Amino acid sequence: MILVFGSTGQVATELRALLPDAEFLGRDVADLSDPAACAGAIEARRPTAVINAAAYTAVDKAESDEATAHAVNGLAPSAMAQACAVLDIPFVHISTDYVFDGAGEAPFGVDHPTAPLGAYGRTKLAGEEGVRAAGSRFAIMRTSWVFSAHGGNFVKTMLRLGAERDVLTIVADQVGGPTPARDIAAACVAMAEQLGADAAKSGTYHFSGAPDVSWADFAREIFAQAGITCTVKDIETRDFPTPAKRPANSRMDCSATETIFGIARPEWKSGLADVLTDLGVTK
Ligand SMILES: NC(=O)C1=CN([C@@H]2O[C@H](COP(=O)(O)OP(=O)(O)OC[C@H]3O[C@@H](n4cnc5c(N)ncnc54)[C@H](OP(=O)(O)O)[C@@H]3O)[C@@H](O)[C@H]2O)C=CC1
Ligand SMILES: Cc1cn([C@H]2C[C@H](O)[C@@H](COP(=O)(O)OP(=O)(O)O[C@H]3O[C@@H](C)C(=O)[C@@H](O)[C@H]3O)O2)c(=O)[nH]c1=O
Ligand SMILES: [Mg+2]
Repeated sequence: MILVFGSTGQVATELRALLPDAEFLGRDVADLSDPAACAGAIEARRPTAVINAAAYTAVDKAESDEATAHAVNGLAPSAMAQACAVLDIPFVHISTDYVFDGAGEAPFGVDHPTAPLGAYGRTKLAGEEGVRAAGSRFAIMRTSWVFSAHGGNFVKTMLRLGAERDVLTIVADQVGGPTPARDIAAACVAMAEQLGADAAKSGTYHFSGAPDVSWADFAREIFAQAGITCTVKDIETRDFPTPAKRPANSRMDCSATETIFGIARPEWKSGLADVLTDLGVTK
């Protein structure tokens, strides 16, 4: 039996569709602000693999609530990884492009030094470090700009705002790969399966949608596909002040994910079309 932490999030919801026999632990059963309880949930169930799809994902809120974010994103995944190491079962953990500082224009390699710009990235990096320290059979999958028909994400924000306004100002100097949650879920399952057969595949991997775009160009494609008439005006990050600083360059080199696991970067435009169909925006 596969055990999934998370129940209502974007990736957890897509995992549920793929894994009807898995057990999903929501916050009511396993609160990630209690890391020992998360480890205990694994020990009690003795699953064949664990996927952690729960996290503190409110990037701006984390700036003023870092202690909670650190428990959820840092300490809980570390405790889960240790419990999985004792059982020698695969642990798939999801991390983020926000562990990088976003300097330059080249895609970040998996071994590029991390240097998070904000609290969310710092806490996610702490989780990565705990998972790597636990060792055994693990994959840390760094992804970016996740979207789906469920939960909160940039696509749903744009559909809401685009219906209300004729013009939107969107940052054009942050570039990355929008990633469909459905493809992340499939990649997590494939990684868990392959890690069960070969612990040597353990490590840190990148998985983001192709091609890389700015948030402004992502918004334009959302409106084009959705048939919404809304002009997107390019702005710079400094014209859109937020509590958390975000990386300008979120491009990630995903080649190891393809060579080691045989998983290619998903094309986000077709993933977007699927999400718009699921939402009933298009047929
Ligand atoms: N969203 C994005 O753009 C990106 C996400 N990621 C990573 O991908 C993974 C999945 O993200 P995504 O599906 O988008 O996340 P969502 O924000 O959609 O969902 C997060 C889930 O975590 C749960 N959660 C939050 N705090 C706790 C807690 N204390 N105890 C138990 N559960 C908790 C939430 O539960 P509840 O519904 O009860 O609040 C929610 O179900 C995360 O590791 C995230 O860091 C990486 C890059 C980009
Ligand atoms: C709504 C809006 C946003 N923006 C900008 C702000 C930001 O730079 C960008 C995206 O906004 P979001 O709030 O979706 O960004 P954010 O929540 O920071 O998204 C991040 O979430 C975490 C969990 C991750 O791990 C990252 O990969 C990334 O997906 O768009 C505008 O420029 N204009 C707007 O009207
Ligand atoms: Mg957000």
